[in-house]
Amino acid sequence: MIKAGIIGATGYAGAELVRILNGHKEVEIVWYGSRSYVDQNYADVYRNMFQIVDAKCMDDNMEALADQVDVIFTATPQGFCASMMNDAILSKAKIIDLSADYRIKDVAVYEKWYGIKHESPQYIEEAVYGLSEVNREMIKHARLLANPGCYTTCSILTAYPLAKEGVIDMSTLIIDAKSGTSGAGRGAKLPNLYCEVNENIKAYGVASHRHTPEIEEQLGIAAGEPVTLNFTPHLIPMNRGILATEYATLKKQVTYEEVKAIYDQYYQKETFVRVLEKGVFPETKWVEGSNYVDINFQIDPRTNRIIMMGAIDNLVKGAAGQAVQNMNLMFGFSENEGLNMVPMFP
Ligand SMILES: NC(=O)C1=CN([C@@H]2O[C@H](COP(=O)(O)OP(=O)(O)OC[C@H]3O[C@@H](n4cnc5c(N)ncnc54)[C@H](OP(=O)(O)O)[C@@H]3O)[C@@H](O)[C@H]2O)C=CC1
Ligand SMILES: CC(=O)N[C@@H](CCC(=O)OP(=O)(O)O)C(=O)O
Repeated sequence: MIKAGIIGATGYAGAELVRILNGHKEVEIVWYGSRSYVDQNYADVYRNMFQIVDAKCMDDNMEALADQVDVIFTATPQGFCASMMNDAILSKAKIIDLSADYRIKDVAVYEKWYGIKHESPQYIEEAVYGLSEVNREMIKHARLLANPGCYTTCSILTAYPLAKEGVIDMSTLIIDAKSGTSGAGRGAKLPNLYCEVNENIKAYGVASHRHTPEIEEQLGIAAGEPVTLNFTPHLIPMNRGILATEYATLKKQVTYEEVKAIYDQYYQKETFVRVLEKGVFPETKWVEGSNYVDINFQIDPRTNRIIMMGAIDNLVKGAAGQAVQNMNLMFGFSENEGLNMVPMFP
């Protein structure tokens, strides 16, 4: 049994960590970190945890927390984890950061896209990018884990096998993605009010969304060449879920069976990646509440393009679920421990 602390346990990603870790055989949560609810009952913040979590919210003192736990999850805004990190913390506990602080290797790129100064760039090199299916071996030995973003997890896993195998022309890749509003967190923001979101679909971050360089970096590593792409996110009126639709020109003529064989080569043995049957395309409802990524593709011979699609639950595989999957790898637990939630429907 290990001890875990969550800083940002009162946010949407943190609350999902609490929900998942409550069903984990090997973990006891000993610290429910918060900024606004210190000393209040956690179950008063999230009533779904009534009679399940009997603990008060603690503060966000990462130094003190590191003395008490084996693993710290930081489900906090960009910049928090980087501002707290030091050698002492890293020597005492493993860190799984759900923010973007250690995802991007070039600090200048991080500072440009996030508009903040990175306060501990000396740890970026050591951090392991926690896309579980891709970096499994490195994750096992990590002490500082950069958990990927929600759009990025969905976008990268959907295109990864074809980028890696050189099937698509990476300079033509366009990613069009839609997310439910929980992706924006629990904090009150005008664009996320009910009247602004309900019965409405809107693009945002057009040609400027901060997940763009993260996707470019990771697909660039896969393709073995620099990648520049268009990524356009949309906010849609639902709580959870991301659907990414990705378009790219094929480098050579390929059949459905050849492409399917490539996806199977990468994902057939993966517990959480489901490549769907021919002609069946991912829907967010079929993964909701679970750690699954559903993927499929369609070749369009008329345009010589391939259309790839992926769906995840942004709070699970896009955040807390993948963070727990990575924790399982880092501590040598069974990779799916605590993550056997069946998708909910409707
Ligand atoms: N929502 C999602 O789908 C995903 C989120 N992420 C990332 O996870 C992190 C958390 O996101 P999310 O849960 O959505 O955000 P929320 O706004 O819902 O929660 C933020 C959490 O951080 C705490 N907090 C706020 N400001 C500070 C601060 N200055 N210092 C310390 N703690 C602070 C809040 O405490 P309190 O409520 O007590 O004030 C709250 O617990 C972010 O980095 C986000 O980018 C990553 C992937 C997906
Ligand atoms: C709907 C919505 O607002 N989504 C968030 C993505 C949240 C996320 O993945 O956070 P990271 O910044 O840690 O990657 C956004 O577009 O900023």
